[in-house]
Amino acid sequence: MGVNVKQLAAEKAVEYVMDGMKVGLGTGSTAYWAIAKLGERVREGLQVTCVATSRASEEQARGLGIPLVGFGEIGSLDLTIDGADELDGKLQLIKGGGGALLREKIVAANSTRMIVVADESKAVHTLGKFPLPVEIVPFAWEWTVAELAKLGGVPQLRRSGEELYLTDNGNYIADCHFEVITSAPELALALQAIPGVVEHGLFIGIASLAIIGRNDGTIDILEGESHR
Ligand SMILES: O=C[C@H](O)[C@H](O)[C@H](O)COP(=O)(O)O
Repeated sequence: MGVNVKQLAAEKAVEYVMDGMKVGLGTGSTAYWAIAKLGERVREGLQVTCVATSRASEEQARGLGIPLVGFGEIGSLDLTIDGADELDGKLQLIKGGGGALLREKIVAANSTRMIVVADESKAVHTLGKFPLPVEIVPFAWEWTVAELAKLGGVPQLRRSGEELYLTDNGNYIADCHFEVITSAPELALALQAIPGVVEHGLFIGIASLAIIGRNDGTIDILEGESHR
């Protein structure tokens, strides 16, 4: 049986969780394994208080008996562990493939440390092959999508079967196909300037460490240039 590289990376990240910490729980198939491992440690007596970044992660954590609070009850966190759709050598990330980017960014930006966990397929030289998720309000979405198109990526409104996909916050996602993002900070500024954009999936200067699981069963740990 092959190694589960997502699990490998996620479980390594959980070693950074110490007793008494306030922890942000990410979303997705890699973060899933971090929550599962944290559940094990909680069963063994680890004391933590956690905030979930999606309904799915909240349900998983609740089922494992992990103590959860609303973000407003604590306001800041010691550590967030989350996955990514792409990460580069500066630990700039694309996130939001699972639609949870807004809550993920709020939680990660308010954490002293964010550890990103991923399998080696997510590590890229230049961001952009993975379509950049942008959360937009449903009001006047046609206009917002047209503005997004002016930035050079090809936006496509995300669907869920016949319906438009709705985030946990009741918004739409436009997946913007750039192929190559030459400057993530410049693109981030341009996206933020469009009325109707709630948040975008570029995480810049937020991740402080990346734990990457390799197919041969080894792990790479990269330090980032987090501003915190
Ligand atoms: O919205 C979803 C999140 O940003 C995920 O962390 C990201 O899509 C990576 O997910 P996965 O670990 O399933 O590839």
